[in-house]
Amino acid sequence: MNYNYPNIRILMVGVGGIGCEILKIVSKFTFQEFHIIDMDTIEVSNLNRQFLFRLEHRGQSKSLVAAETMKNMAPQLKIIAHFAAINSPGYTMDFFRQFDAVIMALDNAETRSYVNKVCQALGIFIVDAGSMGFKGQANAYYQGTVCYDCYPIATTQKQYPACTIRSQPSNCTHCVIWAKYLFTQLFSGEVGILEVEGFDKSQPNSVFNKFFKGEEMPNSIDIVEHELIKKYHFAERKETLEELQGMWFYAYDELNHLGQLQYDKDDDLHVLFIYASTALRCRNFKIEQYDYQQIKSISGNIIHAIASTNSIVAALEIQRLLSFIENHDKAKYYQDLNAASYVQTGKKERILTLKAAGPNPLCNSCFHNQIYSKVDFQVVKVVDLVNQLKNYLNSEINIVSLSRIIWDDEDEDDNSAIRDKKLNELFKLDLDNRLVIKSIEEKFLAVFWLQHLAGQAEIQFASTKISDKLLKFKNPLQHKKKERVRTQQEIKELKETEVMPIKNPEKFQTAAQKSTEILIDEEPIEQAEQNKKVELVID
Ligand SMILES: Nc1ncnc2c1ncn2[C@@H]1O[C@H](COP(=O)(O)OP(=O)(O)OP(=O)(O)O)[C@@H](O)[C@H]1O
Ligand SMILES: [Zn+2]
Repeated sequence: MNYNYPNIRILMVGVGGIGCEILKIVSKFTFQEFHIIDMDTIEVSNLNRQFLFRLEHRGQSKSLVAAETMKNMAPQLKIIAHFAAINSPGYTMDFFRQFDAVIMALDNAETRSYVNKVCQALGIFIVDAGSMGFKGQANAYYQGTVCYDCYPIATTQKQYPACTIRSQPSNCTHCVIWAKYLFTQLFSGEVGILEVEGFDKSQPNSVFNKFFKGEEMPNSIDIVEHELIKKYHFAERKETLEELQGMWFYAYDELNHLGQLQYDKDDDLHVLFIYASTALRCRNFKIEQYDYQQIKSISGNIIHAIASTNSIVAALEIQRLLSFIENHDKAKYYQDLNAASYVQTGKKERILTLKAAGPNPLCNSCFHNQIYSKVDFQVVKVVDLVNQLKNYLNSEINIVSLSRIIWDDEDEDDNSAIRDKKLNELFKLDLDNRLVIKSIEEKFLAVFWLQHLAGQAEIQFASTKISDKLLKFKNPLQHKKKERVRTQQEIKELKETEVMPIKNPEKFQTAAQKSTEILIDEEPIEQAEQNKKVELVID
C-alpha cells in the first residue's frame, strides 16, 4: 500500500476503540498532518481492544500515548496530539478550518452533533462510525448531503414507567434503574424521579430506613449489625444481608463526602453503591437478583465492545475517506455519500450499504446559508449587530441561541432589555456562538456564527458557498461509479438482515423494502478536473 496525501490535513476526534483501529489502518499512509484529540485517560478496561495502550499507560492521556506509540509504528505519519475535548474552549472554527476532513471515532451523540454542525458550516468532509457490540455503522457527511443531525437519533434504550420504578418493580433491571435514581437523588444534587423527602442526609441510618424499610414493601429491611465492606468480592456466592449492608453503608458514607457526583460506571465505589442498593431493593420486593457484572453492565448501559466490529467500521470510514480524496466525479460521489453502511459481525455477518434519505429541509445544521462575523464583544452592542444583520439578510428577524429566543423583531419589550447591552453580556468570548436566524414567519434565514475578536469594532459578514474542497485533491487515481440495480436475491437478503439501529432504523427498513436499491461498483478512470478553491465571500 502506498497512500500519499501530502496536501491533506486530517482531524480524528476520539482515540478509543474505533480511533485506535483507524490509526492502525493509516499507519502506512502519509498526510500533511494528522491531528488526534481525546480528553480521556487510559483505563484498564480499554486495554482488551485499544491495542495502542498497555497497562503501564493507565491514567495517561489516550491521544498523547497513541501518538507516542505510533511514532515507532509509523514514523512518516505526522501525528499531532491534543489532550482535550473537541468542544472545549480553544477548539474554535479557526482550529477546524485547517482540516480537509474529520474522522469521528466517538462514543456519544452530543459530540458528533457538535462536530457535524461546525463541519457543515465550514464545508469539511466527515466520516463517522459507531459500534455497539456485534453491530456497527459507518456514514459520511458533506455539505449538500444528509447530515448527522438531519434525522434525530432513534433511541434504543427501553423506557420504563416511573411508577414501576418507584413502587412496583418486577425484575432486577427495574431495581438497577431505581438504584441509579437513588444515586442521583442522594449525590448529584439533581431531582430524580424518586423525589423522596424526610430523611437526614448526614445520618446514613436515616437514609437507609427511608429507602429500604417500609410497610409498602413486601419485605421491609431493618438495619442489622454489619462490618463495612470496601470492595465487592463475592463473585463465588450470594452475599448475606449483613454483607450487603456492609457494602451499602461503606459506599454511602464515602460518596456522601465527595460533593456533587455524576454516576460513573467505571468507578468501583459508584458501582458498589448501585450494586448494594439494587440487591437490597430486590430483597425488598422478593425479586431474583442478577450478579455483580450484570448489574454493573445494566447500570452503565454497557454493551461490550467487540474489537472486530470496531475494526470493520474503522475500515469503512477510511474507505469512504479515500473515496472522497480520490474521487473527482462529484455528482456520483454525492450519491455514494448519501448512503450508510450497516455492519453485523457475530453469528450473522453482513455489511450492507444502503442509500439514505436526502437532507432534511428542516435541519438547520446543514442549512446552506451559514454566515460568520468576528467582532469585539466588549465594544459592539446587540442593537448594532441586529440592525446590520437585518440589512444584510434584508428581512425582519428573530434570533435563537441554544433554543432560547434572544431577539424577536415583533417583541419590542424584550428587545429593549438587551438592545444596548454589549455582546459579551450575552455571548461567550472564547467559543463560537452559534445563532439560528429566522424570519418572523419562522422561516430559516441563516445559521450565524459569531466570534469575539478584540479590536474589531466594525461589523462585517462572511459566508461560505457550498465549498469545493473536494476538487483540491489531485490524486491521479480516480474512480467512476457504475450503478446497478439490486437483484431480487440481494433484496431478499437485505430484508432478512437485522441491522443496528444506531440511527434511523425506520429509514433503514423503508430503504430495505424498496426494490430499486442501487449498489455502487467502482472502476478507475483517468480524467483530471480543474482545481477549485473554497469560496469565501466577504460582502
Ligand atoms: N467531546 C469529545 N472530545 C474528544 N474526545 C471525545 C469526546 N467525547 C468522547 N470522546 C472520546 O471518544 C472515545 C470513544 O471511544 P470508545 O467508544 O472506545 O470509548 P471508551 O471510553 O474508550 O470505551 P468504553 O466506553 O467502551 O469504556 C473515548 O476515548 C472518548 O474519550
Ligand atoms: Zn442536516
